[in-house]
Order: sequence, then C-alpha cells, then structure tokens
Amino acid sequence: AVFFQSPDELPQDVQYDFIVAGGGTGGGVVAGRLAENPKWKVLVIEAGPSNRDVFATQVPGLCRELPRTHVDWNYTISPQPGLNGRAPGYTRGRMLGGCSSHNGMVFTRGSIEDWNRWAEVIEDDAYSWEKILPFMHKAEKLVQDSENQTEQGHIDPSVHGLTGAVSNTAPYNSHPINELLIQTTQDLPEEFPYLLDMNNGSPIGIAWNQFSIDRHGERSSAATAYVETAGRNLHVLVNTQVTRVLPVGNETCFRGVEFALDEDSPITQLVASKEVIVAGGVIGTPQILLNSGIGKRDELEAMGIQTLVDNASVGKNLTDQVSSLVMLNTTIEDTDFDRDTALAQWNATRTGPLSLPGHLNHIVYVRFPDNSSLFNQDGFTDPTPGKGSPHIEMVYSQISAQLPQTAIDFPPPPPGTNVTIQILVANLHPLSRGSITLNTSNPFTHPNVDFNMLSNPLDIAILREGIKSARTLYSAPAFQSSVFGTLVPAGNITSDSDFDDFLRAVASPFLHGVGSAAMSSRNASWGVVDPDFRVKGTTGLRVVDASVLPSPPSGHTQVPVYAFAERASVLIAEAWK
Ligand SMILES: Cc1cc2nc3c(=O)[nH]c(=O)nc-3n(C[C@H](O)[C@H](O)[C@H](O)COP(=O)(O)OP(=O)(O)OC[C@H]3O[C@@H](n4cnc5c(N)ncnc54)[C@H](O)[C@@H]3O)c2cc1C
Repeated sequence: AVFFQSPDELPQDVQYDFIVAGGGTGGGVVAGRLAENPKWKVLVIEAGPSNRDVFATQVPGLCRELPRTHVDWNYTISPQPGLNGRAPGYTRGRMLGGCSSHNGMVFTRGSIEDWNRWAEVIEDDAYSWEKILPFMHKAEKLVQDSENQTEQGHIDPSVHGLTGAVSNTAPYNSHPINELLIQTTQDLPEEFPYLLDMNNGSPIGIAWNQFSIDRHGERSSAATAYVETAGRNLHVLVNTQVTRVLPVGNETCFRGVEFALDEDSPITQLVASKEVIVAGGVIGTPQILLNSGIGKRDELEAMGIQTLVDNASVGKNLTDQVSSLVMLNTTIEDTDFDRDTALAQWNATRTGPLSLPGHLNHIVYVRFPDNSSLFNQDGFTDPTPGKGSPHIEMVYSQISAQLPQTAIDFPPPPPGTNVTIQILVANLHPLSRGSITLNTSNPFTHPNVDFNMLSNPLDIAILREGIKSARTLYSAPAFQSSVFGTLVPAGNITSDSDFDDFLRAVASPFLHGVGSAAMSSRNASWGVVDPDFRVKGTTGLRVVDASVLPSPPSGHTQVPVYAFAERASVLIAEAWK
C-alpha cells in the first residue's frame, strides 16, 4: 500500500474505483481484498494515524495503554438511567486497523446458533454457520509453531482456518490457577464442562483463550494482515476524517465522499467510479450516514440536514454486551511483573508476559441450566439463540493487589485491596437497545452515544446470575484453600435487590457495540443495509463493519466483523467482475 499523510498529498490524476471511509477492522479487510485485483485503484481514508506510528499496538501486553490516548476517539456515553445516571467512557480505536489495532485480541467466532439466527433475521442462508465458515477460515491463520504458544490439548486445530489472513494463537502460560480451573471442570462438569476449543461453534464451558497474535508474539490486525500486505494500487490516506458521503448524478447514488484533515482545514471531494464503502464502526458509520442526509427525516431536519434517504433505522438498534468487574480474595500467586523487564524481554525475543494481552489463560462460557429459576420468571424469553449458546462470559484480567487495568470504564474498587483474582463477567445477549444520534450537524463533534444500558429488566437479572455463577465457580472444591469469596461485590450482597444496586453502580459496556446500521432482509420494514451490505434506498454505497451486525454474538465481535467483511469483499468484487 502507498501512504499519504494529508489530502493535499493525494495524486491528482488517479480515478479511484472504490473509496473506503474508515480504515478499521471491516474497512481494512475490504480495502485489502479489493486491492487484490491489480486493475482496481482503491483509496481508504482513515481519521487516525498509521498503526505503525504507535508502538503499543504491536505489543500484545501493552493493549491497555492505548485507550484514552490520541489514538482513541474517547467517546463518553450519555448518562444512563440504568446505570444510576453514570456516563462511562467508551473507547474506540482511531488509527489504521481501528479497534483491531487496540483491542484485547480475544479471537471468538460466536456460536453456530448465533450465525443461524442472523441468517434467519436477514433471511439469507449465506449467513448461516455452515455458509459463513469458509469466510471465517479465510480470515484466520492458526499459529501452531511458536514458542509462546500451543500445547497439546488446549485447542482443536481441525476447527480452524490455517492459511487465512489474521493470525490466531492459543497461548499457554504456566500459572497455578490453570490446574485449579481444569480440576473444576471435573468437579462441577454440569455447570463448567471442559471446552477443548471455544471456537467449535458451541462455546459452553472452561476453555483456553485464543488471541489475534502472530507467531512472533506481535498483534495481528486488519492493518497488519490486510492493509500492509496490499499492493501499490491501495492508497491509504491517514489523519483525515470523512465528513459525508455525497450523491453523484442523482440524489441517491452515493459515490462521492467529502473529507478534511480537521475542522479548520479545507474540504476535499472525490468520486469513486464504482462504489463507496462506509466502515467507520458502530459510532462513526451512523454519524457519517446521518450527516449525509441518510436517516430519520424529522431528526435530520432538527439538525438542519436535508433528508436524501428517509430511513428511521439509521443509528437505532445500538447495543453492547454489559459487563461487571468481579474481584475474589485469594492467596493464589499473583500475576504481577516488572513492565520494563518484560518490555526488554519482548523487544529481545518477542516472548514473556507482554507477548500476551492478559496474564491468565482461561475464558469461561456459562449457559444457565434448564432448571434455573430465571427461566420460570414471568415474561422470561431466553435471549440466547439456543441451547448451544452461553448467557455469560467470564474473562480473566489478573491476580494482583493492584487495581485492575481494563479498557472498560469501571468505577474504582475499594482502596487498600489485597491480592484478588480480577475477572470481567458479561451478559452476552442483552435485550436493551439504544441509539446514535447527532448533537449538531458539525461532523467533527461527537454524536450522542446511548446504549440505554440495563433498561430491560432481563439484562440485569442475567448479569446477576452470572455473578452468582462466578461465586459458584470459585467455591468449587479446587479453590477451597485458596479463594475466600468475593470482595467485589462484597460477600454480604446476596439478595436480588442488593445485586441490582451493585450492578447499577458498577456495570459498564463490554466494548462490543453492534447494530447501529443493522442488516435486514430486502423487504424488512426496518434495517439499514440489505443482505449484500448495500445501504437501502441508495446505489453505490455499502456499509461494512460492526454496525451491520443485527445483534451481539456469543463472544467478542472482531471475528464476526472479519467474516462479514470477507463476505462483503467477495460480493463487491463479483458485482464488478
Ligand atoms: C478496547 C477494546 C477491546 C476490545 N477487545 C476485543 C477483543 O478482545 N476481541 C474482539 O473480538 N473484539 C474486541 N473488541 C471489539 C472489536 O475490536 C470491534 O468490535 C471491531 O474491531 C470493530 O470493527 P469495525 O470495523 O466495526 O470498527 P473499527 O475497527 O473501530 O473501525 C472503524 C474505523 O473507522 C475510522 N473512522 C471512524 N469514523 C471515521 C470518519 N468519519 N472518517 C475516517 N475514518 C473514520 C476509525 O478511526 C476506525 O479506524 C474490543 C474493542 C475495544 C474498543
């Protein structure tokens, strides 16, 4: 790829076939894949700098140093009534690779049932697990031969992509908690079965985590795996924000883009000869569409924006999984290390504690049993897509006397804390829905980001059961002499109402926002893009990023975005064969 640092550096004599607005996870895939055709000229416009200008993007263990910096959009969500009026920060990557350059690297596909449910909602079998699997394989290169990594029995290579784009590593890191968790899969096999591979399509149980890290212990992202590897027909304009997409010729053919270095710089316009692909992510994409006059008429009018395509779904249906910090009193050996020594080791050999994003190896997926009291509550509908899908994820942060360092904006736990096991417990399938709306017609101001978190009573009920489940896990026989109940939430929090008070004070988005430009069937009365990623009511314009996912998966979001984007790339290429 060829890089340009500002709009005035762009060559004047190039007619781009495709222009991609946003060089993040989805945008990076589409740009890289389209540029595989040497006849096509592709331009990707990214608001932030190159990932290569940000050293911490390369070092997995430094991922928590990226949020709240100049490569973060630094959003703050609007005060959430369901969170006692709190307004947590919401980090999103603002650099090439987008969130894939600063995320936690957990590599999860979700469940078979997630994909089959999406296929049903979209009314297109192409999104069923069976049909999407080749695209997941195309996006994945399983690392099997690195020093940091795989040990027998920690992963099932047969379910993985071996020659695709993004490296996926199942690291093994020796720590006493490993044995205790594995012992628990034998002591409490009903609730916590051993899960050999969390990417087998039925993620329930205790598994070894997998991460988008390459065989050299470096982060693998949309930027490293798709953009950097592309030929010179891919042009990458960094530090430049797309302000609008523009109609060309007729009112609904959006092949134009408008962009500027910043608010005070001149605006440039360019027209793609074939298509514009918006890939600004779950917040950036609806913001671009709304600013361009694609949205709900009365809301656009209130901002003084002329409506070109009246679509009430743009920015709506926004959701994110909801998570809580849990801290358990323990005497198990801590996972602390000296950062400078670890960085020297990583620099020298790409090994050591910084070659992993976290210090603990496991991830736990819990499905509540059929006889759970939850299922008998009045009005309960199971939000999961089926019995092969979990309600809850527990993911491990660290064992430390230090307060947890997470990219998620949790209120601080009690000062003077002793060593604790720190985990994040998340409700993977929340039912609450919120929105992205404009505050002004100035594209350089942040939109209003409202997840409407915990507005559906079922969401808090499930999270409550998730915390109880974490307590059950750590009162298993294996932990009798080393874990002594939860510090957060305090041990005396046991009633539903106390749990709810705790959760409203502590819960936060899990940073897996989706749904704000949702894909729906061609004839649906809602939705923003059709099953081919085309923005409804337009030509020349598609959206390819997490905003098109209709609902969250049973896991994290990057792999679903990679798979959607791989499929989108094929559809776009086929349309212009
Ligand atoms: C801190 C954090 C940790 C996470 N951890 C994990 C994890 O461990 N595993 C996992 O699977 N998922 C994780 N996620 C979520 C996952 O990374 C995202 O869901 C996914 O990468 C989103 O892809 P996307 O293409 O929708 O958006 P992004 O990757 O965010 O891409 C959008 C891009 O568009 C750019 N952009 C936006 N607006 C404009 C504009 N107007 N003009 C030009 N450019 C623009 C942005 O700067 C960005 O580069 C995490 C997310 C965060 C924030």
